Amino acid sequence: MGFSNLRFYQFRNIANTTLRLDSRNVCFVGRNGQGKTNALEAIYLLCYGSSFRTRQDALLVHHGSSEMALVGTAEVDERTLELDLRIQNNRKQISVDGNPVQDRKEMVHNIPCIVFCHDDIEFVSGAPDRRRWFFNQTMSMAEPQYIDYLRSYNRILKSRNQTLKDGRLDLLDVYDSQLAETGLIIQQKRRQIVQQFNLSFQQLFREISELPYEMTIDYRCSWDDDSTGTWILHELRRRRDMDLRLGTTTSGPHRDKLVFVANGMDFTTVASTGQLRLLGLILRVAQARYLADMVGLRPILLLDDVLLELDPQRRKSFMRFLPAYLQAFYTFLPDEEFSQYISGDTLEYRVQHGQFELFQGR
Ligand SMILES: Nc1ncnc2c1ncn2[C@@H]1O[C@H](COP(=O)(O)OP(=O)(O)OP(=O)(O)O)[C@@H](O)[C@H]1O
Repeated sequence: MGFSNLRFYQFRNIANTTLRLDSRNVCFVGRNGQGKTNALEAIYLLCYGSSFRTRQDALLVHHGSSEMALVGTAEVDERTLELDLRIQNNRKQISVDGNPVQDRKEMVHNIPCIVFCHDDIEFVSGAPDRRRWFFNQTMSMAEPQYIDYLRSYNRILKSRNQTLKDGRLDLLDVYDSQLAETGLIIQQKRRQIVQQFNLSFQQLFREISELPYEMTIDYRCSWDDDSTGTWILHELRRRRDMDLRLGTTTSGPHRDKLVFVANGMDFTTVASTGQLRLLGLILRVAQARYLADMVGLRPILLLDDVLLELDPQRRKSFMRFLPAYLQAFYTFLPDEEFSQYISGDTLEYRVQHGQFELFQGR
């Protein structure tokens, strides 16, 4: 069933209220800037404890207020979860079933949740770090231990960079071996996930886009493809002078590249904006399917204004290839033709100035 209700208190522009959400499909319909995406963000926050739009918690609190709260009940896999997230005096506190969450990592497997939005195009045509981010996210959702590897890699990298800036040559050997050890694990995990991901991604791309391309995601790791710890140490030492000169570490997983290769070409150099956007959405479909397979739970889908930017044929295939989901939340503009997404038990809310009204006109 997913979420059955959600209480909003001083959250963004949404009026203090409790919404019933007890349907497999829920639509939020309203003009621009009324609070539809804010509602999707609230669901995501309760699933993962963080927003998909911002890392600044202060932005979540209603302007002029010093506190906010979101409280929801969700049924997942025959369990009922009471989720509570609040911010008071700039401190965020999260609890699940009354138990405080110490680390958001604990929430990763409670309710898998995938968001589809305009910004997904960034994973395709944005800077390389956006693609790394996407695969880090996918990997972390499937295997929370990966979060520990990433955190520890980033910590070591930061210390090594500081050491380079300070010119502390005596410490570099220690950081090099730590970086090599953790970086190698990340590289292996990335190679694995890209390989597995490609299996369904290639087929999804073919079926949804109907473009005459053989598409693959090519993982180009910064260190040698089948590097060993010894090779990496040698490489770090070889680059040491340059790293010292630049005051930064110039090789390692933080420099990895992921390239969409279509018929041997980098797809981003030949694709139209519409095709790039579609590829971004296909990536999310592949992510949702991958996650459903790995975690064994049906995900919650948040579809923010994405369907109507696809042509009718693409829209149909897109919907057909979504994984079996627990619950889906859609946003639509009022004048869009969205009735085909509404079935007998769909909850349809009209959203205006942060007020949500259940529409019972159909
Ligand atoms: N902390 C906040 N306090 C009060 N209002 C806020 C806060 N953060 C955002 N808003 C308001 O929320 C509105 C944006 O809502 P939202 O992003 O949900 O739009 P939307 O309905 O999804 O529209 P669109 O279709 O344009 O994306 C804006 O009017 C913005 O000023």
